[in-house]
Amino acid sequence: MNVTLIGTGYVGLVTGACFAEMGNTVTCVDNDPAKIEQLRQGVIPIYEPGLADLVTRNVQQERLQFTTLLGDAMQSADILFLAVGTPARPDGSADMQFVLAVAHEIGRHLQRYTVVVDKSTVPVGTTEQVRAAIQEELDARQVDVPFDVVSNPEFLKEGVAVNDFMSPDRIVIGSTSARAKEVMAALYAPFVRNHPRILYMSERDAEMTKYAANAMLATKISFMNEIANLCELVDVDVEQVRLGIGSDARIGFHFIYAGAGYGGSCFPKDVRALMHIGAAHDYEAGLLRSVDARNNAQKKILFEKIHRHFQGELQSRTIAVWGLAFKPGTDDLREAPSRDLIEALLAAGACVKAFDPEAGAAARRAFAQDVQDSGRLQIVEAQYEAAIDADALVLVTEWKPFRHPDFKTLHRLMRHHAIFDGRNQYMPSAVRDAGFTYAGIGRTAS
Ligand SMILES: NC(=O)c1ccc[n+]([C@@H]2O[C@H](COP(=O)([O-])OP(=O)(O)OC[C@H]3O[C@@H](n4cnc5c(N)ncnc54)[C@H](O)[C@@H]3O)[C@@H](O)[C@H]2O)c1
Ligand SMILES: O=c1ccn([C@@H]2O[C@H](COP(=O)(O)OP(=O)(O)O[C@H]3O[C@H](CO)[C@@H](O)[C@H](O)[C@H]3O)[C@@H](O)[C@H]2O)c(=O)[nH]1
Repeated sequence: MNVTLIGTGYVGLVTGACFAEMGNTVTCVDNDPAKIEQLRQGVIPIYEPGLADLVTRNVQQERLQFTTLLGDAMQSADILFLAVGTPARPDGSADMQFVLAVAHEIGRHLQRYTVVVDKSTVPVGTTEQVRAAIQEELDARQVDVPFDVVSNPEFLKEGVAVNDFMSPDRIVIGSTSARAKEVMAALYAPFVRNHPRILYMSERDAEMTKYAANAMLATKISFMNEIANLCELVDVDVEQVRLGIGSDARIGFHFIYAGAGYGGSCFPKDVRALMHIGAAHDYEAGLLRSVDARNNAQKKILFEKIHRHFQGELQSRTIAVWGLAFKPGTDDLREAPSRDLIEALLAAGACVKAFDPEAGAAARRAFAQDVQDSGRLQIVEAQYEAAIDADALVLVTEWKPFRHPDFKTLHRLMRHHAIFDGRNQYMPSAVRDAGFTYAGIGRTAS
């Protein structure tokens, strides 16, 4: 099939590369000419394990190409996927301007029957708005071209996106059109050969399913963070509690890791978008508001622990930070807890030396130039370099090389010996035996 992806970001590029790998002819479109030029030169703009090889191979085999020209790409497309951003507006609602701009552009170029698929995460009713926007342009052109609009939300996780896309738990297809469902079933057939995992539902059901999935996962995390904070008050280790409750099949082990809060481009924005949908219908989504509030407070917890440890005196302190990306396996810093921590440390007068295996360059772009010029934030090139002369080490993102550090080397390099473990990766007793003070999230005091 000829597939066109509109929006070549985390979702669009992974989706395009995976469809190409299954033998389809794929064109990825983006209105950012610099991004398209990079991709044409073989430079992958994001770090996502396995993606570079997949893109290179499919480009070489002429199944994958890149362009800024949607009209040209649409000439041969059987299916068009919208994978543009739906960022939060200041009031928390999802900003639909990119989705609707693309819908109008599609309407201006549509020539023959095409299935238009929304893969972006969007409020309930967007599929109908996309259909109306395309029809408006067709009416303006005074042409009658048949098309269908389908909701097909994406559930991949960054850091394991290729694997998630290739082996999905389920594929949600929101459509009432038999013709569109047939096209979608054929496209996804190679991904569900071993057992049927396509769920058909209405467009609106599909749109809500995506928000509900993210809100449920975010709720599990905020719940566990709440329990962790209660554990600390009564000298209980949340890691034992996690094992104890996770082994109940009704609860399960996934997404119950307490930590420094959830980040990324999805959970924070999607929880707020769902709250906003409630507000627009005079419904106060109090549970979701608490999930969001707990997460905002949780992102401050590491700073509060460090501040307390140094009795409020951070001006002469250097803090080493391991991990900048919002999770391991990505260079994405959107809503990353590291940013809240570093901003608070710098505001309190501390110096920060940070290291991330993949997000260093993105972090240099993310932190304002004056912050970097101040010399109080250094983003260093090596894991142990961050610890030299540091007063404390903070683990924010649990990349594998951080999980089993050489505590002896750390002890030798650091001038004061405190470890703050924002992802509960270390055995408190092992860290203490190595001569450090230890503070995790929801761990016992001794
Ligand atoms: N990142 C994830 O892990 C993930 C997973 C599932 C769903 N989603 C959802 O998928 C959507 C895309 O997310 P993302 O993280 O890939 O976003 P992104 O910001 O990485 O990429 C969006 C791309 O769209 C391009 N774009 C914007 N307007 C355009 C236009 N008019 N024509 C062509 N290109 C245009 C931008 O230049 C950008 O490259 C969002 O709705 C998000 O909530 C994201
Ligand atoms: O037990 C846990 C699990 C995750 N996290 C944090 O939660 C955030 C999000 O992690 P994850 O869900 O693994 O990554 P995302 O790429 O944001 O993926 C989520 O958001 C995507 C975009 O909508 C969805 O497609 C995915 O299904 C959904 O998991 C990260 O900051 C993690 O550190 C925790 O704190 N505790």
